Amino acid sequence: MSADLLPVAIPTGQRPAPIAELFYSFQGEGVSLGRRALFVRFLGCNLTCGYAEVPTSHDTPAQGSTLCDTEYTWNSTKHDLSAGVWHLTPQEIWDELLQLDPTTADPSLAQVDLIVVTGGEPLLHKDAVLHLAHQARLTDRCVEIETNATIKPGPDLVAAGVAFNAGLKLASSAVPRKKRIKPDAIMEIEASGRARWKFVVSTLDDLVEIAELQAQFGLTEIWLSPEGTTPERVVEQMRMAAAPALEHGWNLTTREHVLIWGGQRAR
Ligand SMILES: Nc1nc2[nH]cc(C(=O)O)c2c(=O)[nH]1
Ligand code: SF4
Ligand SMILES: [Mg+2]
Repeated sequence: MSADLLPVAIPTGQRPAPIAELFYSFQGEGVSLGRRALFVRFLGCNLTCGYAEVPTSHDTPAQGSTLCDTEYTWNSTKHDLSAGVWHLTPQEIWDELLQLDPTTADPSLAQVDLIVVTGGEPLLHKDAVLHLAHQARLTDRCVEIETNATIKPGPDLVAAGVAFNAGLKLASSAVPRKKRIKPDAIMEIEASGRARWKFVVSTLDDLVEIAELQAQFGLTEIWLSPEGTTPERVVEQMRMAAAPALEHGWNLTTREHVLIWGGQRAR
């Protein structure tokens, strides 16, 4: 075999990862609400919010009141996961993100200084996330990882200075507790000192469970996030959650992108 036919070894950190969406918007939830951000949405999730198990057909009924709002990243019974997906190396993801930052075309504009990494579950693609975290740091940008907090991020990612918008799932997701509550991952994320625990609330029972999890794991910073993919539903859930949030010492975010654009994708 001549040298130019030898298979090229791809360095572990540069394996392509499946990307569902790259977009430029406002961070719609949590501590950075309203800040302009560049978003990366990875394909794939290790949970099945709304269902107790992986659905077996497109009409498998949901069993939980908190349904995943991005089923197109993992539910192959309802969506063609290969449609519109890109397989990009971590460096290619970074290059595409920079193209979305308007300062690239017009340096007189302020740089977008926040990268939001989401999914699916982005920590299933740790090498890619770590590369983005390093590139972000080199360019003075912050990174927020929207994770379900079931996978340990590992020391490299913690040392890279990222923040975790850690969305622990509750019984209302229908996912069995032993799949959605992973004590080792929760403790590692809390110990990073950059965890914001974000709970999607759809019922008053959710609030009881949040208080129990807070006490069990010593969660320091809690955010309630209203369940809903319409502005009306988001406002209704915020009204339900507001008084209990103030009473328990919890923060309450809205979902700004839903208020502006409803349930549209890549917003
Ligand atoms: N604008 C906007 N903000 C977001 N914050 C977290 C998001 C997510 O889907 O994880 C999200 C999203 O999908 N859009
Ligand atoms: S963890 Fe997030 S992406 Fe995964 S199923 Fe639940 S809501 Fe959907
Ligand atoms: Mg979302």
